[in-house]
Amino acid sequence: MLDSFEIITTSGVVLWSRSYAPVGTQIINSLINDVFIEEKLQQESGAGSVAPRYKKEKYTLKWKRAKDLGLIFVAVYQSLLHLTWIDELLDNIKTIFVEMYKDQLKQPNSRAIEYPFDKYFDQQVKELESAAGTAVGSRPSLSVEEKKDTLVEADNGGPPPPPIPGLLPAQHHAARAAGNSNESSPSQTPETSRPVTPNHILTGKTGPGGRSSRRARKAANANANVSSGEDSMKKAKNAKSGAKKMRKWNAEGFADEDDDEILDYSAPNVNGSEPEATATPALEAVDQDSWGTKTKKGQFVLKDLGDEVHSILENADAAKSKAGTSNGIVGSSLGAISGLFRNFVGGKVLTKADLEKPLKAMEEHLLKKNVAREAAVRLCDAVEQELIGKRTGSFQSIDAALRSAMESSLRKILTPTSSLDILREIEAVTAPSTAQRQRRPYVISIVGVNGVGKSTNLSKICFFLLQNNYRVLIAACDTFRSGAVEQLRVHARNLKELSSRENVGHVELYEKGYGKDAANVAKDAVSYGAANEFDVVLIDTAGRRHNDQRLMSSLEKFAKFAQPDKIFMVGEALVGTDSVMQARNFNQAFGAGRGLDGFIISKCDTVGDMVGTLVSMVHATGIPVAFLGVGQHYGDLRGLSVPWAVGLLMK
Ligand SMILES: Nc1nc2c(ncn2[C@@H]2O[C@H](COP(=O)(O)OP(=O)(O)OP(=O)(O)O)[C@@H](O)[C@H]2O)c(=O)[nH]1
Repeated sequence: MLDSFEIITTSGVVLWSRSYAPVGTQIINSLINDVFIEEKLQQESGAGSVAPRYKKEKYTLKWKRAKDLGLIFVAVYQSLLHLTWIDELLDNIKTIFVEMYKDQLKQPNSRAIEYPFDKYFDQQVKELESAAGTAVGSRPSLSVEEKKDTLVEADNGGPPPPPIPGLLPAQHHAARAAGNSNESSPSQTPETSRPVTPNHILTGKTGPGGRSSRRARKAANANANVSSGEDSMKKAKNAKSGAKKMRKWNAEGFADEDDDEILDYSAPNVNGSEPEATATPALEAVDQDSWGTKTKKGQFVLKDLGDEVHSILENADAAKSKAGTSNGIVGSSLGAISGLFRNFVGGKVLTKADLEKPLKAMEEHLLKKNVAREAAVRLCDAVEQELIGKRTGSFQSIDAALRSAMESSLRKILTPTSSLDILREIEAVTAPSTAQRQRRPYVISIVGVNGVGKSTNLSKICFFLLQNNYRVLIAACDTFRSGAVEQLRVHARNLKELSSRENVGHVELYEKGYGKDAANVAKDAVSYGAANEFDVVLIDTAGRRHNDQRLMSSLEKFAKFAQPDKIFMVGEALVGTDSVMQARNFNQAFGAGRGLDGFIISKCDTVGDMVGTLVSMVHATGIPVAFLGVGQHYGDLRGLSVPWAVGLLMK
């Protein structure tokens, strides 16, 4: 889903905008500031027609410029999504807008003029979403010339415009006026209520046989042929029976033509009404192999972060050190420890004094890996206790003894003491033979402080469960933050599309808007899930500061009402010292006898080898890590590999 589109001047005046979801003003402001004013960020200039890109918070911004007019066309969407048609949208909108309004834009008061553009824009979005989603790879994309021609074809009584420019008649006049006349006395009001068209142009004819109308007709016919071709292809496909195939995407980002699904989820918008805020974009399929494997029993299990994520993190590392932002850590700080006692080799009985300096260096090393001080100190204390009085092995350096002791401590901490096999647990509750089957679905709730990635990782878990063919109900229980329900609605739509495309599982959203008591909504969602035979209910909750007594205390009621089988807390990999208090406070918030069941450590892809948060949270609570978030796509969820984590921490 596109979140917003703005046409702004290089001095920051918004000439026209379309918003589908609330986007803070700081997002566009940052783009203007960082890229255009201070030029402090290197623009990622795309090759050819690929638009440059800028990322801010959870958004990706792509833009095109009309330099001679001092305009910037900016599309804003969530980085989580792959919108394959944004570059084309930017190109088309730039062409159409400039063509329509170039004369007004050159006037001295151009900043104060209104630019009625909504319908043109909506038509383009609808067309491009539809083209990408319905696999019309062969739909002829009009050249810039053709687009211009169809704009001036308006008033000649010719055929209706082809779908790509898709302009309403009054707006064609406006376009023509903008392109052909210097007069400015308006006489006709387009539906958007702003008069922009000079009178005589409205009646001016180029004649039905004119060059522009011929071109427009040709384009219209071409499109008509495509749709009839599609129809017959669909009919042929419908006649065939057989299993639904996974949608494939070609190199240009269009869905493979050999596909019979229509993925146009945008509102028809025939009356020029606002498209639904939740219109689903064309989504890229996620290759199962990239994030999990199928077991012999047919279960889809997540990959853990072994070699694959190593490479993600190494890339992040490489990028960081290239940008000189690796927090000053160059190479491994363990080298310093080695240096301190390289001379002691074999058979040495270790004393407190021997270990003092090396352990200090080890503590520093752990801090640099983002382990909270409290955890680092305790770990070193425990290792000290273990090593004092021990004799190093023959030919074993103190370095090796310390490393080995610390590695085994870390391994012990990170290895869960009980199984966290969610799929097995869900299976146990949902198997048809289970008596509990009648009772309720398996309930997972996600908690955490604001902005850590609760909704995103809930959606990833949902996607994972869908791969296992479960019926999943997402419950929108953040009834507090404006925009939270809409955000989840978009995820639910996307997931629905991906799952129906792959013919796996089923997902629905349970929402009751804002202002309601979250515990009640959660309870009702679980009842709804039970009544409608959902296997799993995933409950999203409002983000809350872990030291906000009032908000934290409501979690007790929440747990009592929703009775979750699992409560997972999302913690950011980059959070640092605060992780300990976050973990403790959330763990204690659900009342006597009820704590957290696991952590989801999000944004692991952003920290390189500084994965110490894993250790801090687990160390503070004894609660295991259930999942790792490693990116902003639905397939970016992994299980924890303890050797991988220990390896990075001891690097
Ligand atoms: N790089 C990266 N970004 C992530 C990951 N998980 C979440 N994010 C991003 O983190 C930002 C916040 O994610 P949300 O899911 O909205 O966070 P939230 O906790 O639900 O936010 P609130 O509801 O406001 O408390 C978004 O930009 C996500 O795309 C991850 O594993 N890696």
